[in-house]
Amino acid sequence: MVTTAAAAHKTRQQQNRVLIVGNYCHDVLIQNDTVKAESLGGAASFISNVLNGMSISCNLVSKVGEDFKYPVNYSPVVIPTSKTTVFHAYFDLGIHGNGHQDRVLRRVCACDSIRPSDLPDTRSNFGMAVGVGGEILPATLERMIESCDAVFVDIQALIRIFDSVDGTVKLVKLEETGFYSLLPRIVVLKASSEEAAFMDVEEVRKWCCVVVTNGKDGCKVYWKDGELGISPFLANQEDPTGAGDSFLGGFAAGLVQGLAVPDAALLGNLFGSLTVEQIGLPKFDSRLLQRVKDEVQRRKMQCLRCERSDNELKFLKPVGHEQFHASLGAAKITPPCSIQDRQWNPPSSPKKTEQIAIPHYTAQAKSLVNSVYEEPIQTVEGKP
Ligand SMILES: Nc1ncnc2c1ncn2[C@@H]1O[C@H](COP(=O)(O)OP(=O)(O)O)[C@@H](O)[C@H]1O
Ligand SMILES: O=P([O-])([O-])O[C@@H]1[C@@H](O)[C@H](O)[C@@H](O)[C@H](O)[C@@H]1O
Repeated sequence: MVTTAAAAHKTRQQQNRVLIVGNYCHDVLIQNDTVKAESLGGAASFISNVLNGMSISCNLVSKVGEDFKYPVNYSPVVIPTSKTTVFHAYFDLGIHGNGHQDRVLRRVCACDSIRPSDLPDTRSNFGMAVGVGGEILPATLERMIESCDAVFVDIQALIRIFDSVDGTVKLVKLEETGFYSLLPRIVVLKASSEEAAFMDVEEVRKWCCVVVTNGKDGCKVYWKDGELGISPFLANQEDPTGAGDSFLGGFAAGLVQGLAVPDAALLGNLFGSLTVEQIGLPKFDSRLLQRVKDEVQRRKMQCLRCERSDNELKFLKPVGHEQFHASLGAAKITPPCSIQDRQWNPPSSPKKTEQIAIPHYTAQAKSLVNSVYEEPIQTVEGKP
């Protein structure tokens, strides 16, 4: 028999969750007509990899076919009548060149869409709409908005279309999609600089926080009446695949743990930079992860001490932001442990995740970015 206390604990556990929605896929990386690597792909896999690394519990909804060939922490729904989504990524202009602008993506197989009825009945604190192959429908995003306190969206889930002959990924204008009217109800929209050209940032920033990532140059956060650039971390790029996904995973991990937006974006930049240093889905060194978790804890304590309830001061970097950047950078460059010591979370035995206190965002979702700020930042012309 389940006791009331146990039931309450279970409910808390169910509620303190990040819900990731998007299909896993098979990635094939091709250069000069040669297959260079094959890997588990899909934004959902990169994001859950980061959240697991940061010991944040999540729930994942993904669909694959019976041909799905990778072991994963979160079992997908297997659709007997469908094949797993497959992407071919062509890097013929040079993998070390100009980041994603050198990459031509082709969706050569598409698994089923994720429908509202595929989502769990339980509420989640954070929802992440992170499709890659057009699997998220407007109705699915709407259902996520209804059942999550705050929803983060990767624009690639909304604006991709696929050539009917060879599956080449093309982008359409955000305002031409069925998702546009939902934007005022989401909290964060993340786009790469290439994707940002397909939306009117000046318009969308009035409704939600817009984060535009820019490869080795870091990212920029836009809000209604302010914007701020967030410094990158140095990286030796091997493969840009998944950088944007890992960025979003790190950003979400920061917000989930109560960091202010500029600090959370630093965590996003850190995980983006770690991801480009490896081919395919990255394996994070366990000691590096511990150092990053320690820095995040320290930062949380520091910000608690200097917290102000002054909601007028939005979009200002918290005191000590630059120091936090330096500390994370140091955590990254501290010599890694030996290869034998490297810990890859074995997908078949999920790492135990700790329960963390996630702020309740239902009422305050839109004040997510009104945290502790001090340094003034550039504001938009003509705005306060
Ligand atoms: N070469 C790089 N060096 C350091 N950081 C990088 C590099 N490439 C990407 N990143 C980090 O990853 C984030 C996402 O990368 P980006 O290429 O903009 O996204 P996407 O993969 O969606 O195109 C960047 O904002 C940055 O923080
Ligand atoms: O590199 P990135 O843009 O962050 O994200 C990638 C997607 O664009 C791609 O469709 C998918 O096959 C990769 O596994 C990865 O999810």
